[in-house]
Amino acid sequence: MILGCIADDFTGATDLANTLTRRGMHTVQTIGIPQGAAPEADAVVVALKSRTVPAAEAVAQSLAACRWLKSHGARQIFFKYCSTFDSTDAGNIGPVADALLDALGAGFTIACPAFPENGRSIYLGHLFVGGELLSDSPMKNHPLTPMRDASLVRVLGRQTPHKVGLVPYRTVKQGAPAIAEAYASLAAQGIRHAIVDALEDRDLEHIGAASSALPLITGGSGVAIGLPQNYLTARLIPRREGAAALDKVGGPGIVLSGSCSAATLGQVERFAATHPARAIDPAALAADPEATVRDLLAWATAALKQGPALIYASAPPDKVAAVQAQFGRDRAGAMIEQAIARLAQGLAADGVRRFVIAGGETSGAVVSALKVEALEIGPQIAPGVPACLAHGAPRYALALKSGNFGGPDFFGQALEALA
Ligand SMILES: Nc1ncnc2c1ncn2[C@@H]1O[C@H](COP(=O)(O)OP(=O)(O)O)[C@@H](O)[C@H]1O
Ligand SMILES: O=C(O)[C@@H](O)C(=O)COP(=O)(O)O
Repeated sequence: MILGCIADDFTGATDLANTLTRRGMHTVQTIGIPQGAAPEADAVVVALKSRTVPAAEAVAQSLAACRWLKSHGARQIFFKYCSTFDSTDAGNIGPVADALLDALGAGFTIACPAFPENGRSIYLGHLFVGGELLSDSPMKNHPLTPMRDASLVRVLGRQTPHKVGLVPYRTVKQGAPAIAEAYASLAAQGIRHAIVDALEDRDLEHIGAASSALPLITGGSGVAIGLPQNYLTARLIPRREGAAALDKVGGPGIVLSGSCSAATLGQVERFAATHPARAIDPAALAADPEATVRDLLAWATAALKQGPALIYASAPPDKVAAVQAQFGRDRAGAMIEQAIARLAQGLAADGVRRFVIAGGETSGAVVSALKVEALEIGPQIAPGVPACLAHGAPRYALALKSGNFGGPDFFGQALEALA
């Protein structure tokens, strides 16, 4: 292993693994720290569910993953978080990045969540989603991590006691040597984290080249596009093709959605117009979780005899706010995640092997419940979302979709890609 990655959620992990695979690194995603032998791969992405847990827990899990990756040969560590910088003032991006820097004996890193292909760009430290500032985008209403400040220098500044600086676009556009010089100059001023502007993939390639000597890189999957070339140039990895086709998995396919992101809401509406679909009622779930899950399972078992089906908790911001007011934000989120995870277990026991899961936290709950240990990364279904095949038995085919990724027909496309 050359590159060791720590991802703060499961969809984010497959997003990063997809980028590295497409750029010619053989990449395996593990669900948590592997218990057995390390996978044979150029890059290993350890998927954690640490984005919204208390900061101290996120730090402990990330440090354990870092120790494991280093002890299995990783020369560089990549901390992957969301391209919309999903976090709260309590963390977890700042605390985890600080702890990883300390563990690696390093004093400087970058923070670059840009992902131009999916509309995330950074200019003068401000994160844009499509044509809007992050704080004006639908991310302002995220159920767990509402993002209401687009200045990443400020947002990260609230999560770390250390100085946060900026590598502005006028430097980035000059290319790798100028960017590397900016890193050195910021580090000499005692700045520990630098937000790096990026508008397009070419910028990310320059940033990747400038970051070859950093022990720790932090960001979205976009900033990883420039890294494989560093390892190729240093002859640390062989030249490889992108993703190979995965073994096909037959049988019924289900979509389970716990994401309330704008893209998912459109995908739910589109799929439900032409397929059997059933909403999860949070009030019924709170009143009697056993009976609610049982009813949903019975419905799904019948529906799947006719073809693919959808079960979703996804709801627009006003409905999510009402549910949170009644049950509390974290309790509502956990209750719905657990229900979807138990549905997945029940469906798997009934022979379902193809799962399309919408939502990062939701994917974490489902993949853990299915006791998946590692994922092979296949061809891309939509930018940031690859087809995946679980190692071991049973061989589940999975698409783990970040809330904001995929076009309106994503669910149908994903079921087909996994079939
Ligand atoms: N109707 C709802 N009301 C309140 N919370 C919900 C509802 N539906 C889903 N959730 C919760 O919202 C969170 C969505 O997060 P996640 O799965 O990461 O999606 P995304 O990828 O869009 O961020 C989960 O914790 C989920 O359980
Ligand atoms: O970087 C991204 O946007 C994604 O890879 C990601 O982290 C997904 O998070 P969710 O939107 O919570 O699925």
